[in-house]
Amino acid sequence: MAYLIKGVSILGAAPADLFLKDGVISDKADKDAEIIDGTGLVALPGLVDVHTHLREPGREDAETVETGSRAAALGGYTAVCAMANTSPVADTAGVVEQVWRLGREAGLVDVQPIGAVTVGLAGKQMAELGAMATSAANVRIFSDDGFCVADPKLMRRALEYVKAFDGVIAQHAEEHRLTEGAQMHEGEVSTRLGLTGWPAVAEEAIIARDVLLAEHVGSRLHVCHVSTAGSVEVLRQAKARGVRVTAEVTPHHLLLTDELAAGYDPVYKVNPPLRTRRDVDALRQALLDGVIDVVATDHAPHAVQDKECEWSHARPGMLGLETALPIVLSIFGPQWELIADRMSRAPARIAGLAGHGGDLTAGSPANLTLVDPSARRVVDPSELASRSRNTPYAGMTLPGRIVATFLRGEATVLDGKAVK
Ligand SMILES: NC(=O)N[C@@H](CC(=O)O)C(=O)O
Repeated sequence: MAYLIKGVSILGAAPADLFLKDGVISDKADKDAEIIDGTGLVALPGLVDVHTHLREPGREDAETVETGSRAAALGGYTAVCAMANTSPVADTAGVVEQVWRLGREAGLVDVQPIGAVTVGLAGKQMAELGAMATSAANVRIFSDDGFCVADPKLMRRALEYVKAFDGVIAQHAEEHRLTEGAQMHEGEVSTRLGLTGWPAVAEEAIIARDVLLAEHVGSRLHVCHVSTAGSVEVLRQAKARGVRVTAEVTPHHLLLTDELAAGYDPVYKVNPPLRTRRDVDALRQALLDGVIDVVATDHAPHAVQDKECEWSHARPGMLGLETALPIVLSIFGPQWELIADRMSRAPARIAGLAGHGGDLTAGSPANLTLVDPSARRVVDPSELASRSRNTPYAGMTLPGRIVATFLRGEATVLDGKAVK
């Protein structure tokens, strides 16, 4: 299939025609090309998410590789990295290959499995990292996300191990001894509500330890869902020293605060918890500065019974894929170079996904998305492609409609609708 996208603005530049043919951006039009009116639209390299929960295998009632892939494509993504906290856990070559194969079958985005660091995410014994790396799934990111790799010796060994194939350990930074029974951010609001708090230092202490370990070993560390101003300072110092550390922030930590817990609506329960306005401001600045490298969704679908219940019993996590770009646009405005870097190029680099995060010049793979920045949309949970409904943005009016997404030149989304 060939496309001619007429009069589209590439990353905010003056309108031009964009040709897609045989899976790549072409420098000339194909006479049989399907024409898309690009007036008023902005073309971005396809977004890449380094942190997505697809729930398959095990919790297909909350999401499947296919429904999550569709949500991703509708959100402008062409690649997502699927977290390992499935059931069974993605801690063997067999499970990561299964997820990878399901992603290929769905064919809506590239699904790149993340492998667990430890067997069963139990934090005791290192998983078969090498077998996962050399499997068909070609795993490069390893994470126990949902749990912290708490044992420093195990963390050190894992960092050493992945160095051989330029892998990266993505850490869920949470000192569990400091978060036992925690329900929300520890601060003024938790005191008022009488809920057990998750202190900022529980995140910051692990990041501080891990950047020192990564420095010692000379290996790559990636920090998942950074949520505090103090974490930003630890990362800033580590980066200034040349430590090989990258970090992500979620759209919800860039927008929402712990005040939202006051209504006890579990849709706002998430791990790490929503923090304070001061933290939100520091995270925004860190993303602008590049101290935080990427926006990652931490798309965490949960079934109704796991979310629509008492706060203390609800699972932590929020949907993210279909709203990430609109949220980022609502905060930062049309800073297309920033958005392309933090949501496509940098995540593609971290995940080692060649072919994604490109520059939309002739010859490069046609992985891209078209956005209408002037359109606004009210978030309606019933319209989401995700199998779950736990979006914290229901009823909010957000800018930026994703009009089309192309994976290797094939449309996965057209006119704002999934093609399959
Ligand atoms: N981020 C979340 O709130 N939830 C994650 C795992 C986790 O990090 O707790 C999930 O898998 O649901």
